[in-house]
Amino acid sequence: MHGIRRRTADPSSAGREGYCRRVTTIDGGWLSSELVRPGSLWRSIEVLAETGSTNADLAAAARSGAASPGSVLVSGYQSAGRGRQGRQWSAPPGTSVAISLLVAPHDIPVQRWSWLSLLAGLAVVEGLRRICPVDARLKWPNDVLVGERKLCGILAERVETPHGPACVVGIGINVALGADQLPVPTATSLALLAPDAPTPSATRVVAAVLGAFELIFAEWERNSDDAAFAAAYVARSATIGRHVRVELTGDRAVEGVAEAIDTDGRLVVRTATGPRSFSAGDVTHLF
Ligand SMILES: O=C(O)CCCC[C@@H]1SC[C@@H]2NC(=O)N[C@@H]21
Repeated sequence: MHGIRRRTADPSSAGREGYCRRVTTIDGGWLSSELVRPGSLWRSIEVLAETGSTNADLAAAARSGAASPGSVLVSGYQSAGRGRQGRQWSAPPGTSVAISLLVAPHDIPVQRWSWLSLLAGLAVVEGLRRICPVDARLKWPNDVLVGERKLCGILAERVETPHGPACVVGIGINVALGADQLPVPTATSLALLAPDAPTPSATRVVAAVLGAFELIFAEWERNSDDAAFAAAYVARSATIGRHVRVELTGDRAVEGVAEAIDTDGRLVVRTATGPRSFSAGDVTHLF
């Protein structure tokens, strides 16, 4: 993967609907013209060669009012990438892509917002399927796996902005990591998964994921039938039907068979004592 470059905007485009504050290019690709257009979800895309954490940066900008919904921040390297449950998310420079999106669903009750991170997982699966030959699936809640190896992690964080609540959805995708660069042995990358195919550029990966997210998010805003999203999720799930262990806070864990995703996006597990629903937790696929 080549480096990420940043250029300043064409001043003649300033002030327009869908104006991209920075004309962004990764690997020579032009994200702005593809994705930031009048009427689209995306209002600005900024690309940083490196940063601490794109989620932290975008959340800070949202809190101060400097970033509005539809803002996207992309980086090729994070020195303090955040993972779920306080973990770190790291990859060597230029081998992965970090994408953070700021969204504030219109007129959607906040209890439905738990779907946002699951929708992001769906968008990654759909987007990647369009550009590379990998069978990506979702490990509940929103890890993207190929086989049992993790290709992408997602961290959604709620943020209070001067205009109300919003959500930063962070997506980290392992693009070009070699076997000796994996942060953990259970990770993988697009390059490792399809060694005989050209590894998609960061530009293609970002464009594919943002394009898929925009479609899925628009459908979800329009359609409050979360059973349909649960069905779409199950169709791409690596978890449903598996024997799982769900780690809860306080060293507690529950085992059983993952049976369903309910309309709140919770995982329903059949345990020895009956069905239980989980809205959070770390899942291990046992067999
Ligand atoms: O699997 C996980 O633990 C979630 C990882 C989320 C990583 C992404 S990379 C873009 C965004 N910025 C961050 O600091 N974290 C998320």
